[in-house]
Amino acid sequence: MAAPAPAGAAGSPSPPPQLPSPFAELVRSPSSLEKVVLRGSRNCCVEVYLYGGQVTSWKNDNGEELLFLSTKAIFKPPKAIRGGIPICFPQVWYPLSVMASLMFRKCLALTEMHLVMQFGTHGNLEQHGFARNRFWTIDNDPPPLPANPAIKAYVDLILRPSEEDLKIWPHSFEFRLRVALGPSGDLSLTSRIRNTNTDGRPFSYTFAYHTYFSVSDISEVRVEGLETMDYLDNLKAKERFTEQGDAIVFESEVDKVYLAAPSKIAIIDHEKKKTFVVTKEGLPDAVVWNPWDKKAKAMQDFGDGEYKNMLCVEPAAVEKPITLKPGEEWKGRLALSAVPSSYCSGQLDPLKVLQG
Ligand SMILES: O=P(O)(O)OC[C@H]1O[C@@H](O)[C@H](O)[C@@H](O)[C@@H]1O
Repeated sequence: MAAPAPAGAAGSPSPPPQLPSPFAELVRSPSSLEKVVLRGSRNCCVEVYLYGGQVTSWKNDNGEELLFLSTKAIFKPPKAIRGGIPICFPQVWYPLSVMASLMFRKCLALTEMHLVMQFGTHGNLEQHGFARNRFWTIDNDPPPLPANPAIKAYVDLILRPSEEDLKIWPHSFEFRLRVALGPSGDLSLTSRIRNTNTDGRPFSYTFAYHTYFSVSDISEVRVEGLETMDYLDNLKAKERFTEQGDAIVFESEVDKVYLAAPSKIAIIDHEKKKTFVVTKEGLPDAVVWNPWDKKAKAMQDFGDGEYKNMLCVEPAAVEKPITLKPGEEWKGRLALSAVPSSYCSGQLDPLKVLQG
């Protein structure tokens, strides 16, 4: 489905909208898609495309890229950009057939199945929904959002459904996204989704910040914070298992939804002596995904060997869809920071990072 062209695309070009922050600039990328560049202290920088509302770059004060973006990413709507932080809404995979099989194996209560059916019945809702395949616009006058006054580099984007979208998901909504670069180089995404249905109908959706982290070598990476958690394994028909008791390491394809995961998760890149700290609010679950070699080869917009240098840890609301009545608003926040790992005895102290 072709994404609607950006406002003002045809005919006379609309003047570039003014951005509220002097630390934010709207530029046109070589692919001719527009992106906002947020500049922080020293070389800290974030880029977010209006297409998909997608962050594609987050650099630290050494100018080092912290997110993974495939060298084969396609910057041509309606294809989603492979990498950065795609926004999965109003659905995180979970094709209806899978829901039915979960129901059959009594993995889901009838109520949850009913909720999911509300949008599962719209068939052509593509995998991961459509928010990442649409043009967002800059919102210069968003409702006030309590924020740290020290954060100067930010941009507010908004997505509303087009007539086309309403045919595949018949619900009116306003999805506001604030992308902010903090004074110490941390990155935060705050989503506010409001049900603006005028017919009194609630709607339910699942959601994920599909975050691609850049890592030196996936076999040198550990994830702390998900030990002993229950998860649904996408590679085993979403069957439910319990994670073993110590850090997660990677030796093959992984595609798991950790349920009711802690609010902080640490991704330790041993070789780079760096730890990503992922903090989530309003997002109970976390998807962990690495395609490994076979699936990497099968993806046209992903290099065959690129699985070695990426890991997706995706704060999400998947197991229990979020339901909003008309007028209700949901807020989901992702905060990312990158800290040196070897700051004490050369080893990361997971408790310090996760409880700090
Ligand atoms: O190619 P897409 O639609 O971006 O999805 C990539 C991966 O996204 C992950 O979140 C899913 O758990 C995987 O099953 C999926 O393959």
